Amino acid sequence: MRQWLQLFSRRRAVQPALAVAPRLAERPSLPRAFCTSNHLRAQAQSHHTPSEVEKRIFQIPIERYRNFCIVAHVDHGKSTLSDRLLELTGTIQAGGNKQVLDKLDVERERGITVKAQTCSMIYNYKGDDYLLHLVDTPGHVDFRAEVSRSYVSSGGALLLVDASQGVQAQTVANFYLAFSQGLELIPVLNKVDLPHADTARSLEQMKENFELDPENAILVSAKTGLNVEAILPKVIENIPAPTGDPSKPLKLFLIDSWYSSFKGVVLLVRIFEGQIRAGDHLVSFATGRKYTVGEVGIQYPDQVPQSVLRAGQVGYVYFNPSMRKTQEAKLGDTYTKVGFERQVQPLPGFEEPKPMVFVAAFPVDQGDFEHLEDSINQLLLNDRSVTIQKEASQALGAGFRLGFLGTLHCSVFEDRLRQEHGASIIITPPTVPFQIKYRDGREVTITNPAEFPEGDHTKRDVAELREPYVLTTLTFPEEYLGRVIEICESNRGEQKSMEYFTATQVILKYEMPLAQLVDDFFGKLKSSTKGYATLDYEEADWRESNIVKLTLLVNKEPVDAVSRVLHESQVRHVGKQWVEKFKEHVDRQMFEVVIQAAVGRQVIARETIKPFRKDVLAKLHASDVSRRRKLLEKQKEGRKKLKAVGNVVIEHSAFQAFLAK
Ligand SMILES: Nc1nc2c(ncn2[C@@H]2O[C@H](COP(=O)(O)OP(=O)(O)OP(=O)(O)O)[C@@H](O)[C@H]2O)c(=O)[nH]1
Repeated sequence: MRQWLQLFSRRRAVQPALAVAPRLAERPSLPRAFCTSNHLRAQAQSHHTPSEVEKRIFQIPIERYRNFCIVAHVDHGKSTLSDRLLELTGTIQAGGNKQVLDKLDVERERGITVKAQTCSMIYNYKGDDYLLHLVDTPGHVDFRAEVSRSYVSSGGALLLVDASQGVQAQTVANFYLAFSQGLELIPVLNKVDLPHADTARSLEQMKENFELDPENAILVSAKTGLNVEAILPKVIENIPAPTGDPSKPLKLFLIDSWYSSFKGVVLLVRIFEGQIRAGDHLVSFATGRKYTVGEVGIQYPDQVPQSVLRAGQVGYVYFNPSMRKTQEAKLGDTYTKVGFERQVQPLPGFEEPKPMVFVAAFPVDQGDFEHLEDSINQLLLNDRSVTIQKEASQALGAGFRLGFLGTLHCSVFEDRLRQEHGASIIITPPTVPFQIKYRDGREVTITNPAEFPEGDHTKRDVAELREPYVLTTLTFPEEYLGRVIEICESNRGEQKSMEYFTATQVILKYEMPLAQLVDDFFGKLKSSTKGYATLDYEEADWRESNIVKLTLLVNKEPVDAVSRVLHESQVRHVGKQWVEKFKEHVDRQMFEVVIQAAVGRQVIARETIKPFRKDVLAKLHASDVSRRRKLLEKQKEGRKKLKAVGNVVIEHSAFQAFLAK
């Protein structure tokens, strides 16, 4: 699973639009936090009492605040190192690998960070207390928006590299992102306890790739705690403090929000100027709505209430009465106190990333529609990057079309839906958006095959069809080179460059359609490299393409939930696969069933299911009343699970099996 996830990383060019930070010293520190009501409780508890924490924080001037994050490739040890730092500062009690900041079930199970997490710490250095603010960011680039927001928010970062793996694709990608935002970087080499750790080579790579002096690198084992104490003094000495004036009118920036069933929407905020207390009246620049502050506090790692949050600090805010809808909390919004609107200049917000991978989800039993809707809405409260639209399929009934930032994002959401809500759902394979340029000048982006222009007349109106391309970066051992090139070429890839990272590690860059990438490209790559390849990608552009809509027909009736927009070159292969696979899952009927795959009126592939006669009741003796009744009831129950496509009755499970990967 871990290898699979490693392959499943993705890079998207999501640029934060927060163009504040004219100088590094003035850079806003905007870490992100995330909690769900049920998973909020971190396992470990702080050593310090809340009043002790508040008293100490109150004494710390802004010059002794430090906001930083950890930049690393997937699995290089960010969450483990965060645990050690929290222990070292007495924020949590020592002992075991807790992954305190990985709060979601899916994060703990998969061992990946999905949401950026934040925690304040108090660290005594040379007799003075410092208020540190750490963000553990996700390594997977599907969650790139989280990462960039964390980077924008910090004054510096630990550049963490696993000494047994060296610099990897994500280290490079995340380094450039952090570097471009002017973060002060502190090189840290982790996992030096591993017998196959190659410290010298990793340091050399850090120098070659990032021009970071090996002399400055800190060699640690986050797992055993070896030398971790050397990190925080460097953070204090090298990372600049945030700036801000507590006596100015309040300028509060909304970094993140999540939903608590007890207190409504919780806001994670960074105070740029001024200070905030319970009872203050705030106004949002984005919505104009007014709120009264109910409580303010810090994440330590649980919420610890404070009487005041001051300029330079990052903390949480609840309103009273509470904010009920997460949509009201617009990430990147600025708030000030009522009456000061004219004196405060709002900060530029964040650019929201656009979804690029879409699936449709239907409840197995239509009676569960409302439950599925509730489940999805519950998850959306804490992940607003997912888009949702109602969808109706003739075969599968009412459902939803969901949009995600990437395939991992999609698969994580699906897992969370199943884990947290036990929903039994049918999910269609992922698709990507397509652009249609009409002759009359209209340009439309479609995310649902049902919107694809059909019929010769409509097609005559179309001037151009376009699909999204991505630039992929593949890193793998040299011995798999031939096989990897073969896979890329057969997925309509165009080679852009090939270089050797080390004597045996190849870095290959290919441009390819995103549609190919979401079509189990990772799976194919993984199986042909014994799981050794890593893959990263970023959006390239939209290109003109010969795309068509392939439809599955059952006795001439289209099965809408199965139709797909794809490149002409794939039509025969996919069409043949479809009819063969669908045939396997459809029971015989009283009449002949013809299954076809077609593009418009052109049939690409065909299979036939011979008729079958079975009259169960006829075989029973007339006096066998109770068995007869039982059979009729069973049939009635069974009918609930049936779907009709034209006159053909199909078991729900047939769709499930057909649409399963
Ligand atoms: N031997 C050894 N293992 C480590 C060390 N640090 C972390 N690990 C292990 O490496 C694996 C990944 O660690 P995480 O802390 O989850 O990595 P991460 O970078 O947070 O992962 P993502 O959040 O998914 O990007 C876990 O199994 C850790 O126990 C170390 O110093 N030595």
